Amino acid sequence: MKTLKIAIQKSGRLNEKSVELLKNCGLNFENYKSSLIAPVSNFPLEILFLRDDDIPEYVQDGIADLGIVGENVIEETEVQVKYLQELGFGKCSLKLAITNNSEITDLSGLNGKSIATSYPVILGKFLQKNGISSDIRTISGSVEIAPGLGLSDAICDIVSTGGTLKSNGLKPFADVMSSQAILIGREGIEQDDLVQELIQRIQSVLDAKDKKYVVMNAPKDSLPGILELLPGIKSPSVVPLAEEGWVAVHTVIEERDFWTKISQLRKLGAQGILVMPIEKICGRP
Ligand SMILES: Nc1ncnc2c1ncn2[C@@H]1O[C@H](COP(=O)(O)OP(=O)(O)OP(=O)(O)O)[C@@H](O)[C@H]1O
Ligand SMILES: O=P(O)(O)OC[C@H]1O[C@H](OP(=O)(O)OP(=O)(O)O)[C@H](O)[C@@H]1O
Ligand SMILES: [Mg+2]
Repeated sequence: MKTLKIAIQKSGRLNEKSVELLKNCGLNFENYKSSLIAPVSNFPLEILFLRDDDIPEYVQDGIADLGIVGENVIEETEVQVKYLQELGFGKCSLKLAITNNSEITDLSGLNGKSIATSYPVILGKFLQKNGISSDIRTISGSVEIAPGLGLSDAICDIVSTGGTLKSNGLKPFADVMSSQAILIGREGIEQDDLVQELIQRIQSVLDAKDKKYVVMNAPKDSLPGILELLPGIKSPSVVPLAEEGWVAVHTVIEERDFWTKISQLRKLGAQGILVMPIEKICGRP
């Protein structure tokens, strides 16, 4: 039987969440990074631990069948790979930023100025699209210190909380792209049965994220109001209780709706409301 290979980041921002996702898919493997390759004992899969910059090309060239990497890195490497699934972590933006005291007020102010970045391809395309001609200075890291050192007038780098910009006396100025971790595959690999199974497992973990299983007892009379509040995945299950005139309602709600819905349910007479985490939701309609 053939064995698939998936490349994930060896260490850094995406490593922990990538490992967690694969483990939540029921895959058993040792996270022993020193060997850089870990066999999965209960699925025909090997995990390769790589620098994130190398992952898109490894996948394009078929050295790995699949990879988990930031959209920013995929776009920068300009590879031909298939986007199989957005993974919802590693969310960040690529932004242009200028010093707090900069005289630049709009994009055209970047004409003739220098911009330091680790993303020359993405930035180059963005500037061209906007008809701006700047001097792109490519550096491999610590981009935020470039203006302070007199290396550039502006920067283009990854921003999440904005803390790094702030502590280097910079302010965001324009959005270049937003990014998150993506499951990519080499062209055509999505037809493979094992890949389809893995994608389904990943989707069932992602679908369960941010959702709760809720069970409550309620007077039968308040059911119409309760059902209106709780659409559920298809519709809630309603089970009669031994006590006449009462039912148990089972359903799934979004974590973000939790507190508002619970207080409304209580007003409708719901009691003994149990809220439980969900590990996986399988069988997308
Ligand atoms: N502050 C952040 N918040 C959220 N996601 C981020 C943040 N910084 C980076 N990312 C995402 O995580 C990816 C990996 O970031 P990291 O800083 O670990 O990269 P790296 O230093 O290039 O790692 P490597 O050693 O693998 O080359 C980035 O390409 C981006 O998609
Ligand atoms: O907006 P913030 O929340 O401050 O995040 C942005 C910073 O995060 C990333 O660096 P990271 O901390 O991963 O270090 P690295 O550049 O050395 O990889 C990125 O390169 C920014 O510098
Ligand atoms: Mg890197």
